[in-house]
Order: sequence, then structure tokens, then C-alpha cells
Amino acid sequence: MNAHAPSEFDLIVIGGGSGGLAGAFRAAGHGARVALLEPGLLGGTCVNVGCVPKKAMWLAADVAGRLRLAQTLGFPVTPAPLDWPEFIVHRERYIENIHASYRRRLDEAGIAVLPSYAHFVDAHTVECESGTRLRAPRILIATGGRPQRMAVPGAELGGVSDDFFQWRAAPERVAIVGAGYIAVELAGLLQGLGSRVDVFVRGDRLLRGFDHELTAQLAEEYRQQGIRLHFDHTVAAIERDGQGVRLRGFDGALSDRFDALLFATGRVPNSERLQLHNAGVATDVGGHVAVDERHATNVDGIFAVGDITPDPPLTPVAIAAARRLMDRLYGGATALLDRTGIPTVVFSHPPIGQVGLTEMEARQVHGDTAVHVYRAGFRPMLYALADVPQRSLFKLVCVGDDRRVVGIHLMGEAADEILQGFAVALKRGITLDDLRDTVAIHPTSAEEVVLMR
Ligand SMILES: Cc1cc2nc3c(=O)[nH]c(=O)nc-3n(C[C@H](O)[C@H](O)[C@H](O)COP(=O)(O)OP(=O)(O)OC[C@H]3O[C@@H](n4cnc5c(N)ncnc54)[C@H](O)[C@@H]3O)c2cc1C
Ligand SMILES: NC(=O)c1ccc[n+]([C@@H]2O[C@H](COP(=O)([O-])OP(=O)(O)OC[C@H]3O[C@@H](n4cnc5c(N)ncnc54)[C@H](O)[C@@H]3O)[C@@H](O)[C@H]2O)c1
Repeated sequence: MNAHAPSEFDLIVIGGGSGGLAGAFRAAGHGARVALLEPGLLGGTCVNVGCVPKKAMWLAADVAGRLRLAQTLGFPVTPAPLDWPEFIVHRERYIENIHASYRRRLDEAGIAVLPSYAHFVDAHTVECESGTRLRAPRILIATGGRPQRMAVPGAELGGVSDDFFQWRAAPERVAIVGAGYIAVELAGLLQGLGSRVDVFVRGDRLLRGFDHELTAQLAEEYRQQGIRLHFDHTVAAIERDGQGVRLRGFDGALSDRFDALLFATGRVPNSERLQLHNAGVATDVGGHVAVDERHATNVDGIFAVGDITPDPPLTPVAIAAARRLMDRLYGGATALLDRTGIPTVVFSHPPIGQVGLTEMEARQVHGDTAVHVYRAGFRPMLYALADVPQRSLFKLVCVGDDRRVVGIHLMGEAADEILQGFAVALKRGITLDDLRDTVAIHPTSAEEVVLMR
């Protein structure tokens, strides 16, 4: 491409992660001429350092747990530690297949892919690192985010989730700072794979924003598995100790020594490099690109989806927003992304799934007297057979005389797979009677959702 004559497209997509790829494919499918700029690996966070390798490690820990159960149940197996390099061959092959599939589909769709960071020159022009300029009447920003370390002395001694995916062996002792999705997921899978894990939480609970009863029970499960949870602990500094580290608390106390430390203290949007000021695109205080319900920014023709926006930072949300946007821009559709009733799963051990309002949110929105809560606490059959104490807790939050279901909260084995179908039902406005009218599937964990009294 000529650096002086910008190449013309109908749409420029900045970022080749979940949102950017979905938007590029959908727009091209509607006949738009699309250019996509991505300096790194296709698939962005989710495919390369997020959902996919995380789920692979979660599955490995799940298999390890089942080998222990198998032994308890009479199978003559001797659980051995995971051979990480061997497992990572499988993990990376899976990811390479996704890359290959993207490359093939991009080719077939005639999308021009430029392996470069992009920044704005003006509202319709972006520039690559090489100086190549592209112009289009519409631009989609989908540059996602990146993990952030805490701003404390010695923070460079710790890693973040991106670093975790470079590990080739399980450290003996691991400290994790944070209590969100990533902290809870990495703690569970590392403990399951044989590390001894300590989690340092500045608040008094795991997974703020999830149902309190479920997260309290998850904390109990984690303790039983040997994970040490340090609540109300504020990290003041990280100190080197030989090949390891110690955490110094605000009270001056020094922790045990850890072989590795991970910060799971949130993510920041990738907005700085974009030089948004050249196009006049507004951001919020956290650096997210501000969008309205149409995913339009304050500048005509410039849109944004995914983790760069204030939307919930989840892959299916980025994809759904991008597809709906392109269907409106190029396909004559009018539907907006419905930001309510978004189901989500934390891949803890066991997993937690939720859709809709928590009990606390329902009480705030509908008032105490309108809210009715139903619970089922039980031991899944496999764990009961093996006489392992792991329990499940399922909760329904209903409102009004007709007991409309406004929240479904599941913690326990298979919660990750059970939730999706019930999320459809919740979105259709079902009541408790609709659930009770449905014949149960026996014996399963899922049947507990339709049998609640
Ligand atoms: C450890 C971890 C586990 C996760 N697990 C899950 C899960 O199980 N389920 C789930 O739904 N979500 C999960 N997420 C969240 C999910 O990965 C994100 O919500 C999703 O990837 C967001 O997609 P995106 O397109 O907005 O951004 P990204 O996927 O981050 O893609 C953005 C892309 O933009 C590129 N880019 C950045 N700046 C520029 C620039 N200036 N020019 C051009 N390109 C640029 C980047 O290289 C990147 O490839 C997880 C995240 C992490 C970190
Ligand atoms: N299963 C999934 O769908 C999945 C998995 C991983 C990540 N994600 C997405 O990625 C996002 C980012 O995940 P995350 O876990 O990094 O973020 P998060 O926002 O879920 O959690 C961040 C945690 O760090 C803590 N924290 C922040 N600053 C701190 C400080 N200075 N000191 C101590 N603690 C601090 C917060 O209290 C919180 O517990 C999530 O919000 C989620 O939407 C989704």
C-alpha cells in the first residue's frame, strides 16, 4: 500500500480479538470492504491469554480431581502430577487450530489484515506503524484491555495472567492477589494441579457482585481443598526472598515465602496508543471509550465494542455487540444488544454461574416483601459416592405473587454447563411454576433447579 494515498475501505476494524473479528466477519458478510489491524495473535485476549488457555488449564485440574476421585472409588489409578509441557502441546495445538480457522475465514471473506498497531490521524483515517494510512467512513475500535499490576514497591517481582500462560511447571507455592474472576479461577486450578495457593483479598469476600451465600460456600470449598484465603489484607509491598517473594501487609506483617506471585487485580483498557484525541473520541475516567446503546462513540462513524468500552468484559458480550452493530450498519437491522440477563460463569472448582439479579439486587430493586428466594443445597452423586464433602448450592430469586424468576445462581459441579438453558428461560420471563411444571431429568444436578420448594 502507498503511504501517501490512503487505501479506502467501507470499514476499518482496530483490534483482532473477540469483538473485532466478529465485527469484521459480520460486516464483510453484508458486503462491506473491511480492513482489520491486529499487531498480535488473531483472537486477542480470549483465544491467546484468556478464556481458551484458561479453560484448558481448568479442564486439566478437573481431570486431576477426577483421577483422585477414581482412586477413591476403586479404580487402580495412581494420580501423578501433570506433565505441563506435554499438556501445553495439546493446549497450543488447540489454539493454533483456532488461528488457522480465523486466517482461512479472513481470506475467504476478503478482509485485508494488517499486522500492526493503529492510531487515529483524524475521524476517518488511521495509520499503521509503517506509516501506511487507511481511510473509511466507519471505524470500529475493539482494542480490548490488558492486566494491571498493583502500584506497590516490588510489584515487578509478581506476574499477571498473561505471564501465567507462559508457565511450564506448577510452582510449589503461589500467592495470588485479588478476588475477582481471574484470582478465583487461577487459585482453583493451580491448587487442583498440585500447587499450594494463598489468596490475598483486600475485602471480606470473594467475587464481589456474585451471590454472597454462594461465594461464602465457595470460600469454604477452597479452604477444604487447602487454599489459604487471607481476607481484609492490604498489600503494601513485595519483597524478594532468594528465588521467591514475600508480601508485606499494611500492618507491616510479612507473609510466608512464595515461589511465584500473580496479581489478578483487574484490567485496563488499551486506549492510549490509539491517539483518540486526533479523532476527538471521548473516554471515561478509566480510559474506556464511551459508547451509547448503539455502541456509537461521540464521533459520527466511530464505534466501539468489547473490553475497550464499559460493557461487561466478557467475550460473548463483545461478539454480540459487534454482530448487532454490523447488522444495523450494513444489514438493515434495528436490534440493540440487550445488556440485561447476561449469563456468566466463573470457572472455579467447582464453578459458579449466575444470570439476572442477585438476592441483594432484587431486594433493592423490588423491595424486601416482593422477593422470594428458593435454595437447594446437596452433594452431587459422584462426590457422595466417593464420600467427598464437596457440595452444590443452587438459588432462585423470584419476585411478585407470580414468582417471576429474576435471578438464577448455581454453584457446584456442572453449573457451567447447566446455566445456559436456564438463562434462555429467565430471559423469556418464566415463573417458578413454569420450572415446577417441567418434568425433572433424574438423577442429575440440573433437576434441582425445577424441584425447588
Ligand atoms: C485470564 C482471562 C480469562 C478470561 N476468561 C473468560 C471466559 O472464560 N469467558 C469470557 O466470556 N471472557 C473471559 N475473559 C474475558 C475476555 O477474554 C474478554 O472479554 C474478551 O477477550 C474481550 O474481547 P475484545 O475484542 O474486546 O478484546 P481483546 O480480545 O483483548 O482483543 C483486542 C485486540 O486488540 C489489539 N490491539 C490493542 N491495541 C491495538 C491498536 N492500537 N491497534 C490495533 N490493535 C490493537 C490487541 O492486540 C488484541 O488482540 C477472560 C479474560 C482473561 C484475561
Ligand atoms: N469466566 C469468565 O467469564 C472470566 C474469567 C476471567 C476474566 N473475565 C473477565 O475479565 C475481567 C477481569 O478479570 P479480573 O479478575 O482481572 O478483574 P475483576 O474486576 O473481576 O477483579 C479484580 C479484583 O482485584 C481486586 N483489586 C483491584 N485492585 C486491587 C488492589 N489495589 N489491591 C488488592 N486487590 C485489588 C478487586 O477487589 C477484585 O477482587 C472480569 O471482570 C471478567 O469480566 C471473565
